[in-house]
Amino acid sequence: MINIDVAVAVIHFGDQYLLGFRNAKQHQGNRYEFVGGKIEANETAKQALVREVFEEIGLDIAKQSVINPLGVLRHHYAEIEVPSKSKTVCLHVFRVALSESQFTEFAHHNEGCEGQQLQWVSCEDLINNKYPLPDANKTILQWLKLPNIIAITQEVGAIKASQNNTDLNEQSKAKGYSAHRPEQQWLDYYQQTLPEQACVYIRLKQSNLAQRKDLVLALLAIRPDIKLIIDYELANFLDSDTNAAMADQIIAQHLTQQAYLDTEFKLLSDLPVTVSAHSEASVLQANKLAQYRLNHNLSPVVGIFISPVQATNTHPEATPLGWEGFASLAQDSEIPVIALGGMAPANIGQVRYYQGDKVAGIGKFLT
Ligand SMILES: Nc1nc2c([nH]c(=O)n2[C@H]2C[C@H](O)[C@@H](COP(=O)(O)OP(=O)(O)OP(=O)(O)O)O2)c(=O)[nH]1
Repeated sequence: MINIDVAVAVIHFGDQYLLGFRNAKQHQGNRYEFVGGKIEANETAKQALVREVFEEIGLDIAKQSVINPLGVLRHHYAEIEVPSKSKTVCLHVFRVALSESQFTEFAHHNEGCEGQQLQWVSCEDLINNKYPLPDANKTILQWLKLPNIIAITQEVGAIKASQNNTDLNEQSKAKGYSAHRPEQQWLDYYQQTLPEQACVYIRLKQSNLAQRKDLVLALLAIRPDIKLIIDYELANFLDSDTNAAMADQIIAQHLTQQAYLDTEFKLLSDLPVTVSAHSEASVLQANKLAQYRLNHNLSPVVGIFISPVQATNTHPEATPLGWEGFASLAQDSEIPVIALGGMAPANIGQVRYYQGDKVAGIGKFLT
């Protein structure tokens, strides 16, 4: 059995992503690929990444580009006819954001240094599988599908009437909530303040499942543009018809640190998974959960919220990790890292500098 470690560069400039094409003779040939290749002995994954990108497309990403880890995944390619050729690849995947001048210089290249075809494609086409990639890459596309900026809701009781602009929405009223009920205030508040196309983690620990279900369905009815992450208990509680009808809008189910201590923990819904972590032990446990789910062909773990990066009013009791502490946990993660705690959307650059990939928060993520 062959085991190889591969460095993979998800090179992009904004919404444009770079793909190469594997020639027919290569393993997983006649498919598109992210630029990359085998990690040599005595080389770190990042060193291999920089070398491979330079060898394959002549671009020096050590200068100007922002490189941050996306994740690590192991995938077994079985060769039924010649079992000795079966191999397990361990892909060390990095996001490589080009600078504007690199992109301007490189955008017209359509051939790599080895004569291979190169193509820039939109994020939307990429994540909607328009370009056939090696089988292992389906997990990378799921990672990329999770938006980079995530708003998190407050509990129903935390939204005060004064926070609302009391211009009540007719559709919410039609749902049967009285204007003075906290549920209505919560709906009005988020209807008005969530940015367009927002991705929102609905965190409602103090409401029961029936209440959470009503709120989620009512919010989706008045804000069909948004995407939601819901807690796994609610995902289990929604029947499969509701889940299917909402499949475009409910994009992931969330597990708290406590819930995934057992990696074989059964989830009824096949939505992709996000998890939270506050310590090295839980990051390592989340890695195990992610690999277990890959090995068993279950929906992947697509994001890990690591918190609190900085002090926050909503969790005054928690000790902040600080940027260095955050970076050290993020480096251990094999799942794209979402920074949480004292964050604003504008922190995304800093998050990536400190080895995270996405950013989440409560107050500063609203309009
Ligand atoms: N470069 C790259 N390789 C990928 C991707 N996804 C994926 O499963 N792989 C696999 C295919 C290969 O088995 C391995 C990459 O090795 P490579 O590009 O150095 O190797 P190669 O095809 O020349 O390999 P070989 O025939 O010499 O064994 O990783 C991807 O997006 N990019």
